[in-house]
Amino acid sequence: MAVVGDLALKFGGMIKKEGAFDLKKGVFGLPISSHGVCFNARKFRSVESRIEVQAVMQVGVESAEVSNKGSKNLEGFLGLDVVSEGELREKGFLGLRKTKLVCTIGPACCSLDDLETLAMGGMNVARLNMCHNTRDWHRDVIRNIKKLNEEKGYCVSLMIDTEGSQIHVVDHGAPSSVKAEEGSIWFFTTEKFEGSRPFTVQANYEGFAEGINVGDEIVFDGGMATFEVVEKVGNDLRCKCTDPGLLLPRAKLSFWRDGKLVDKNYELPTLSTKDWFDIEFGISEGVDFIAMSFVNDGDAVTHLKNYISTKSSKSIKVLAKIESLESLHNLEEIIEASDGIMIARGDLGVEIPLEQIPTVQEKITYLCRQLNKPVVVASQLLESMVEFPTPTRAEVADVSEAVRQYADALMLSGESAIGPYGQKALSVLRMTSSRMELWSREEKRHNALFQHNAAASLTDQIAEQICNCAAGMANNLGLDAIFVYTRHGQMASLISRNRPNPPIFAFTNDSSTRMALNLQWGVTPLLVDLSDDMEANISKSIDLIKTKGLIKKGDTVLVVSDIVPSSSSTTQTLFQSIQVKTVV
Ligand SMILES: Nc1ncnc2c1ncn2[C@@H]1O[C@H](COP(=O)(O)OP(=O)(O)O)[C@@H](O)[C@H]1O
Ligand SMILES: C=C(OP(=O)(O)O)C(=O)O
Ligand SMILES: [K+]
Ligand SMILES: [Mg+2]
Repeated sequence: MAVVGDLALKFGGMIKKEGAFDLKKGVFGLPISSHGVCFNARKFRSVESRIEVQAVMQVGVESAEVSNKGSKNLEGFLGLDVVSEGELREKGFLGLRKTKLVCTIGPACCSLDDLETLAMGGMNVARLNMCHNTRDWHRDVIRNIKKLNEEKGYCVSLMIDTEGSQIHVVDHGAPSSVKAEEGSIWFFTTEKFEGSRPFTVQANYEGFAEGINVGDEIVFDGGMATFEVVEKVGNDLRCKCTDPGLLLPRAKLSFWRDGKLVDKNYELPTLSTKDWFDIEFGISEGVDFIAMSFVNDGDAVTHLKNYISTKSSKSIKVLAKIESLESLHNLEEIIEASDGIMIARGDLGVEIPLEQIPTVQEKITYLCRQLNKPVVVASQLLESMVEFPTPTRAEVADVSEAVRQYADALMLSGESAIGPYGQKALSVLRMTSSRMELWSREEKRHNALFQHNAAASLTDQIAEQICNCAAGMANNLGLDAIFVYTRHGQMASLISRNRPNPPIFAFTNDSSTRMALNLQWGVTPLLVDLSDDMEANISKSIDLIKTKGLIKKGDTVLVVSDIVPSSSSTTQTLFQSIQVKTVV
């Protein structure tokens, strides 16, 4: 390799640049041959703890010496899941779906066979909503999914979703719903009773009527039915139905005054006692994600993350669910504090007018990408499929819009948990997202990211700039795939953030990193052994993929790594590189 560019950046309070290469602008200004590009950044800590960064740009015509040698020993050890492998064989690199799919598991899809069919159908993450069913039931599902992963080579991550505290109607079991007629008078109470009483609604929260005045409105499930408070009777309320509709079991109650939400859910703790038990359960079962319902601020997320880090040896990611009015006021701090976001449109639609959901969704999706946190769009994507075998045109348009916005993942709720057409719903998500991804690529609809620096430290900023460059290079050079070597997933995630055209194969030796990356746009995570010898890692993994017949002569791969080799006590070396390899 011939060295053609040199750069030295010195950081001692002020940034000084030397040489022909500007780190911020990236590597595009340089004459890059189509064969080999290598970018190294080294960091030294001097005695006065000044940090000096030296970056060397190398451009050459080296090709990867890829051969089948040693392949016999390596056969079978490619840590690629069976579904991605099949998809890759069938559709090639560019055919790999980028948008990840989450399925809520419920009675309609909980047998080992059902779970395997969902896994085959592209489920990346299985979600268990702890509002429903018993812990034993959830444990069986978790163990079955782990069994499929271990014994059959799937890679399905596990997410539990807390119940959270929310004011809702107590579920008496049957009947499943009651109709409220216009003008009828109903009694809202927290008195506990068995079975159901005519014209009586039992609320779950003792303080539900505190601060509520005569004339205020109570809305069921964001608009299913509306009542006006006509009288306060001790802790209870007498109300008149002003907008008739169905009262469903566990219907959510929201309170309105002069067209504005009276945010009573805010009085309740984000995590209830039951939620803490469910979290203990999730930790002991080794789930990969905990989705936290009704998050109102960043502190609640930080608190849970700190708790998990004292309790769990493996890393468990915390997703904050944006589903309250309050969370929208504290959006940025919540995203910063969390490992990812779920746009929980179900409950969000109870707290804000429905017509605001699309713009709020677009805003959250974009902000998550800027701050480099994965985002899941959830609820009612294919709601009609809970009953019918085909989606409405409007639902397909909604799914496509979330994909066009570059959400990391889409989620099924009742469609998979209780609907008879869960498999079909999953295939609608799969096909609709693949179609929209292809269109966005072909039409070059790049929704460019306003380059907000997600990183704080210099080391992280270097990683971020390298990943931005890598994604740009992969697109501009029309490469087939991006290989990234990462222990904690940071580099893979930063590349994904740029939403590049080629698929990102993330090689990691940490199984929780692999399971977490399952939620990230365009990333196919692989579990491999990684050594400090980066060149050996690279040639070993290319060998492996070639052995499997998944990569062929002439394919070009962009290779990015951030593996930090063990360092001596006085000098720390950070080796980060971008290389383009052509398979020979
Ligand atoms: N583990 C489960 N056991 C039984 N039913 C479930 C389970 N998970 C989900 N469901 C059913 O699927 C529906 C949709 O799921 P979801 O949207 O997650 O819950 P919710 O409607 O409570 O917000 C639920 O209302 C419930 O009827
Ligand atoms: C995903 C959501 O949360 P849950 O299904 O737990 O109510 C939602 O409200 O959209
Ligand atoms: K929940
Ligand atoms: Mg919710």
